[in-house]
Amino acid sequence: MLFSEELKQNATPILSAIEDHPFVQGIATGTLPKEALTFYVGQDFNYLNAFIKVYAAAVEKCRDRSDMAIFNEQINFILNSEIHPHHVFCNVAGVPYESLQHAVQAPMTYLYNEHMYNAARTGDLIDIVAAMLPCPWTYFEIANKLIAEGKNNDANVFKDWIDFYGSIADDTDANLSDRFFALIDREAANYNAARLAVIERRFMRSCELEWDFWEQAYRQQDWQFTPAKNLRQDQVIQH
Ligand SMILES: Cc1ncc(C[n+]2csc(CCO)c2C)c(N)n1
Repeated sequence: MLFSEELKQNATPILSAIEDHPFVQGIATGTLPKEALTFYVGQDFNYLNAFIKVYAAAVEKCRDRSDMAIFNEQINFILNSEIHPHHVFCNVAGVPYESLQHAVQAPMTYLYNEHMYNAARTGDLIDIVAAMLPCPWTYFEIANKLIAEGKNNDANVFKDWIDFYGSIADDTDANLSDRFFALIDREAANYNAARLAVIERRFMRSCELEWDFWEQAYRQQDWQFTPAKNLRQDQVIQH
């Protein structure tokens, strides 16, 4: 079995839990509390800033320009296109996007960002891609399931969000997760079983952190004694 197939197979229960999560179900039905949407966007803006930096770290580990081009392209995609789904949530919530761009990391955002930075700091290219892959993979799976179920109908306020992450919109890179899985299979040939187990755990943890990220926003889970939302903008030191 290809290593990528093993990863997908082992992560299937987590993917199902994500698809069943009340936040994702709220996207399906077009009903989500304003507080969940704004918490998500604030944290996701922070998360995507970290994601861009981890892509930059991946460029540093590339051995050829065709790999570099993938990460370069994705940095552009996040900077210029990934703002659309955030706008969809902000419009539904009735909140200006700019007001959500200075959020300090809530606990799960901190954990997810640090998990990716750890792969960049202590791993090879394959470790970084394993930690990053659940992001495009789970969103692509979520959106295509919702499309298959006809949830991207005109009555759904989240139609554009679903189309963006699914295979419908023109400006999305629908095959990104396939390209990353192929890159992982190519690189996996250079590693022994013990090392592949570490790589697999990075992937599985990021899948789990994807579930945590939805849960955190749905329940607006903050630090208990040092809440992120009480910090002033000029006190924000985390990236
Ligand atoms: C927590 C979280 N996970 C996944 C995505 C979706 N996403 C973010 S970047 C990217 C691919 C860009 O290379 C995709 C699909 C998100 N927005 N937030």
